[in-house]
Amino acid sequence: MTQLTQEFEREKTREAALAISNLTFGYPKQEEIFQGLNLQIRPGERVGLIGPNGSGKTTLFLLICGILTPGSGEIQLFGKPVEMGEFRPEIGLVFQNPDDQLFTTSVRDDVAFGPENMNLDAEEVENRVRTALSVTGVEELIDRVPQNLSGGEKCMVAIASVLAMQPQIILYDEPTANLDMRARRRLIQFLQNSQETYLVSTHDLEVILEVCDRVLLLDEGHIVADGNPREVMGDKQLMEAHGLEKPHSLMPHQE
Ligand SMILES: Nc1ncnc2c1ncn2[C@@H]1O[C@H](COP(=O)(O)OP(=O)(O)OP(=O)(O)O)[C@@H](O)[C@H]1O
Repeated sequence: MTQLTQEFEREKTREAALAISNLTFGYPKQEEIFQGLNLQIRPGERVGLIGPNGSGKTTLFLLICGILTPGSGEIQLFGKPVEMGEFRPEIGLVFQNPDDQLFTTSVRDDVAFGPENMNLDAEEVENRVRTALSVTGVEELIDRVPQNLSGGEKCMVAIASVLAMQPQIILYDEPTANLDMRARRRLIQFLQNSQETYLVSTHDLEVILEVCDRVLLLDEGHIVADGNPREVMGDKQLMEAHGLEKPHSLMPHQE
């Protein structure tokens, strides 16, 4: 690499919302999942993450958030390295199962938890709780017990609890799993109007077509395709080679 190319690469990493270089990771006593993964996401990008079961999507999210530590390599958020266990309010993770995110006895307390940990004053915390619940369309649930909510309601409250920290980048892990058609449609509309940079990991490929401008296909820890969702997911051979199906809406009779 020439000096100029190196400087160009460094500049790109500094400007990226997320920059992953040479990432390796394996769970203890298991084969490595990632063996030198590289990825950059620019501010404002809406990226889908697809791949067969066990391809490493959730693991990648946990690494990006500093919940797991890489074997080697580096992950940077907005030019600053991620350190394991460090609280980084600029990133939010919406867990696949909302029950992992909601653990207090009121929706208000769950949504307030993040902002309170950012040492904001009470008025600002209340403002953030109200705004996050309003953006996700579930303001009326503020005094409810999270455990008694429906799956769709829990999902939106879990998203609100992340939005209350006003992250600049959000990772959504299987956000439409367990949602009925109406709740799924509401989530799609929410994502379409959302202002943050985001990554959505999902097996619901139609969602990617509706809410993402870029898609990554992950298999056995490698990004095997990276590009426009219609082009990548419209490639039947590529999709089938990695245990996936071309989405119905991209079938010839649907176009
Ligand atoms: N805590 C853990 N300890 C050991 N192995 C794990 C752990 N979590 C995940 N794995 C393994 O790591 C691999 C990647 O799992 P991961 O959950 O990241 O995949 P995924 O792409 O999110 O899968 P899915 O689409 O099924 O949700 C799998 O082989 C899985 O069995």
